[in-house]
Amino acid sequence: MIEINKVSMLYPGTEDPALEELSLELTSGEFLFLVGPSGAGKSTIIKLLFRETLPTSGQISFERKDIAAYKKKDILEHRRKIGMVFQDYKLIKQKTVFENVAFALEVLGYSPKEIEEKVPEALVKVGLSHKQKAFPKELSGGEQQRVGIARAIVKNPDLILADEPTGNLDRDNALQLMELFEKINLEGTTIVIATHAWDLVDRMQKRVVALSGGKLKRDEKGGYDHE
Ligand SMILES: Nc1ncnc2c1ncn2[C@@H]1O[C@H](COP(=O)(O)OP(=O)(O)OP(=O)(O)O)[C@@H](O)[C@H]1O
Repeated sequence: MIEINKVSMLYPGTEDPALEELSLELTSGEFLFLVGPSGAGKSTIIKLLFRETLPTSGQISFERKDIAAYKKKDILEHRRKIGMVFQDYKLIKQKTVFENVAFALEVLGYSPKEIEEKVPEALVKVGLSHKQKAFPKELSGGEQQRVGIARAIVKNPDLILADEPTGNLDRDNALQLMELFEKINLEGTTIVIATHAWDLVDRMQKRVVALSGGKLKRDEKGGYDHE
């Protein structure tokens, strides 16, 4: 599904590369954790995969297409296939739970009829049907992040990219959220999660890609590796 080939990233005005000749392959249906200390390059990989930014050198292919060669419409098409989940949820305060999830479809041009069908389905999957009329401030952190997940899955994406999704949650909520990601993954969606939550990584026993200073340090199924 994704091939990262010798990708380096040097942000303008910085001396050390955020990523250095990084190569990684990701097969459709995988569940992958990106781990490593602060500044290791995890968020940079997420941004590159969303095609929010382009690498300084190297190539990234998505479904065998070089994403640097995309035209504007290809970029939109690419992002349509990806659901993003953020540490701070990024919900719209003035919109209800239903409206927040619906908004993800409105911007993609879905019809009101499709929206009426798909939003309740997504809310059932995250267990929040009963909160559809609530506003974000009336929800707990865990519930808000589940709205974030409903918003990501409502467009039936091929891939979910999550940057520190449990960063603002307590342990129980964080674990529930990981189990929700696991359920979504079992239904076929590929998942990439950048995280510092070593205890959850240990518990989930998925593929772990460990970075350090922009370089690949380890890539194997298992726990966080506390060396
Ligand atoms: N927009 C930017 N401009 C300049 N430097 C940046 C920018 N974004 C990231 N960097 C630098 O690139 C390196 C990698 O950052 P990145 O955010 O990818 O790391 P990370 O592993 O996600 O860290 P964290 O766990 O703290 O979120 C860091 O040295 C960071 O300072």
